[in-house]
Amino acid sequence: MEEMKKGLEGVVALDTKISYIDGIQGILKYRGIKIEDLADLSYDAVSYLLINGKIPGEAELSEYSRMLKENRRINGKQIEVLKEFEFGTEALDGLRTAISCTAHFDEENNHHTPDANKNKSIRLVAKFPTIVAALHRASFGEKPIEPMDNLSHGANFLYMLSGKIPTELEAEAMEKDLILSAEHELNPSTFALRIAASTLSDLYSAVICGLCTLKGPLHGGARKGVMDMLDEIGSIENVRDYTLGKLENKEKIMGFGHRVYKTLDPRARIYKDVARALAEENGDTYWFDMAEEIEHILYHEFIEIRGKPIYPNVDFYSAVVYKYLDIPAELATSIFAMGRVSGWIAHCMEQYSDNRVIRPRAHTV
Ligand SMILES: CC(=O)SCCNC(=O)CCNC(=O)[C@H](O)C(C)(C)COP(=O)(O)OP(=O)(O)OC[C@H]1O[C@@H](n2cnc3c(N)ncnc32)[C@H](O)[C@@H]1OP(=O)(O)O
Ligand SMILES: O=C([O-])CC(=O)C(=O)O
Repeated sequence: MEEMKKGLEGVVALDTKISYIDGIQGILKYRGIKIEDLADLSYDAVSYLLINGKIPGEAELSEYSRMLKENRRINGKQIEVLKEFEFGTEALDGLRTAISCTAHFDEENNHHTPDANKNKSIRLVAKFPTIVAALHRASFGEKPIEPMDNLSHGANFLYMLSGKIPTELEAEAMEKDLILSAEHELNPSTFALRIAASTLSDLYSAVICGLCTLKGPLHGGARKGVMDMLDEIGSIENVRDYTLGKLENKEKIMGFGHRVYKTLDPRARIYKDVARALAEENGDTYWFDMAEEIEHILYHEFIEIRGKPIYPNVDFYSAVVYKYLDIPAELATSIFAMGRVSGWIAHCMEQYSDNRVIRPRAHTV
């Protein structure tokens, strides 16, 4: 049997057309297009690109957006169920159950035809933000806010969360967040989802596998970890002691390091610009300055201790963006999932289209 690679590091498990990462040079492409060239598009366009394999033409985009808007609403029965959920520090627990519940209300849940999968994928992308916002409001006894059809995917989410129409910059920030979170090759949640899909399980079940795997603090849960860390540090003067203490105790600092990137994650650079712009618009650079100080100290201390630097990953400056958008930490993983669902669906379809059950071996000891 072949040598065991702990954590499957460096193991190539499948072919994909969906995304490409060069971890040495810090390059990320969705469907052959650099992330820097996608960040200014709409989430609808990027979702279409990921799932359908090409940038939509004007008519295709307008039809796709129309279908997403038409499917944003959730039914009254489902709202009643959501009200029963209680979650404390992690909204994803509620989201996981709510998506499972959405499957029960979807007549095509166990239909596996390409048309049924297409319909389900539109419903999933469209309803994720409505469910996340409704769950959040239900957690403090508030009714859900009806989606507003003239707002983009991201802006409508912010509106459904708070009832306020976001500023242009806030709307742009949310849209970029969903785009930057949408896809990342064979990350842990996507791999888990592809394993589920490889057994020919249905789209909802595969997405729930992705959600469950995204939750962990070493993956998507790190975004909440960063938000909690910023609160815990409390002031820029405490950054040095906090980070050095963590390194001395050999504890992980959330939002840093990556299995594939050995340089700055290209998404982190874009998020940093978005966080800076929001800080300036808010006239309050407190969170941004603290984050930059953490980045600076860790970079230099890591070189000192280990002879190589460590860089922020996608979860670091996204957490700062959420701070400026007034998003509570317990929603961070669910919002990550709102973006990632398009990538997950694309991978599910790719797996179905050329399937072989994923079943590696273990080395028995
Ligand atoms: C969306 C995403 O999933 S992005 C990643 C989000 N996760 C985080 O931000 C959590 C913090 N980071 C980590 O735990 C890791 O860097 C991971 C999980 C992202 C990558 O893990 P791996 O490739 O397995 O690297 P591994 O954890 O073995 O790290 C290698 C070494 O660097 C250290 N290291 C890695 N990341 C960090 C960190 N964030 N803080 C402190 N030390 C770190 C490890 O302790 C380890 O040290 P060792 O060789 O003495 O054991
Ligand atoms: O690729 C990974 O391992 C984690 C990651 O950055 C992501 O899922 O966006």
